[in-house]
Amino acid sequence: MGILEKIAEVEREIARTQKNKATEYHLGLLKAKLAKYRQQLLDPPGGKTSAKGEGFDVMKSGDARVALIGFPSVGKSTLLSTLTNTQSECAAYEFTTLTCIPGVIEYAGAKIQLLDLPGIIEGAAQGKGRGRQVIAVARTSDLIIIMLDATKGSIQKELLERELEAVGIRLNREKPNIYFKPKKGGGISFNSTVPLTKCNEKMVQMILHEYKIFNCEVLFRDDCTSDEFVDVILGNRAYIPCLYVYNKIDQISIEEVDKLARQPHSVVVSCNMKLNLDYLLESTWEHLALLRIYTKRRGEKPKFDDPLILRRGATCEHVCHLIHRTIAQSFRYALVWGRSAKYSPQRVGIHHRMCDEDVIQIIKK
Ligand SMILES: Nc1nc2c(ncn2[C@@H]2O[C@H](COP(=O)(O)OP(=O)(O)OP(=O)(O)O)[C@@H](O)[C@H]2O)c(=O)[nH]1
Ligand SMILES: [K+]
Ligand SMILES: [Mg+2]
Repeated sequence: MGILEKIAEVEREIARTQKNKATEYHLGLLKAKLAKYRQQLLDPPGGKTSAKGEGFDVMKSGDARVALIGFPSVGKSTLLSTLTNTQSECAAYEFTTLTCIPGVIEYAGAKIQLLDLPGIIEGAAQGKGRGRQVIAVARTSDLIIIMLDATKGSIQKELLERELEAVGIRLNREKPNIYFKPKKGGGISFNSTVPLTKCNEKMVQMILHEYKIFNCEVLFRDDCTSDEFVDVILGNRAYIPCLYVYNKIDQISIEEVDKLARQPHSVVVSCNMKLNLDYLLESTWEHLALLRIYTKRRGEKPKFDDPLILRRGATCEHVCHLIHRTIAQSFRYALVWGRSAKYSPQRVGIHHRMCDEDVIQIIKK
């Protein structure tokens, strides 16, 4: 029997047991058992845990995935239970949530998968608690919501950023614009298209030496730092947008709320009092940067109530693939109305980049 099943069984037995003088001892024992299992789940014996972990292998579904990351008891489960039809257990004690609980937000015609996760603590990157599993889920997400307790200042934010940074997650940052190509021979060729103020050729040579790379091509297309160059060499970095959500603003002064709300990528809410949740949804949508594309058939109105949902940067080709696997092969041209079009409509090729709320009619061969 897995540890989650054991926990569920004990919880069921506690629920079944009537509370009175005679059962006091029995209940106490059950609760102790529960605490032990929870502890085992958080800190497995031997300190080794697989990256995935029991209860974390939730299927991706919908148009985008958002992960809720935060310290214990900041209100992650309260948020999931408020915004979606899924109920995730909420309670005043820490580590109430032990696995990954998915819910669905429907917004602007898109289905967004929201994942409630166990609280993480300092040292999560080294495998403390269920940190490693939580971080593995965060890596697979299109947006990370870092949920913070508004009453606790900025300390939680800094610690969490450090934990995510330590495992190669880069929040709200673009992939560094550096071309890097390892080669079989020919030494190191270094070039840049802009003046470099934060890094130089010598530094690059030293870094490459450290990584035992002796043959490669490097081209800085931006004024990047040496850290960014290392990120490019390692290659396994995840560049993920992030929204900081300060919860429990019902507990702080209006001046403090105002200060938090003015920080970049930040939203202030109260899940319990349902304050500002509409704006949270709006900001989530903006940070996901999804595109709504309305298809239309010749002589008919666009399907405004049933958009295709695509990622920023999507082209006509992506639209084709979303409609049907084979359409791209028979694509002749498309007519596009909207912000990506110069005229209404513009006749475009398959590599045309789409904008949010464009209308498209595909003409086949
Ligand atoms: N004052 C206040 N309390 C809140 C708010 N939202 C949630 N809480 C309380 O915070 C406590 C923790 O809520 P949870 O949703 O269980 O927190 P969590 O982040 O999921 O916690 P773990 O699963 O243990 O990591 C509960 O007692 C909630 O009632 C809020 O907006 N204001
Ligand atoms: K809790
Ligand atoms: Mg929870």
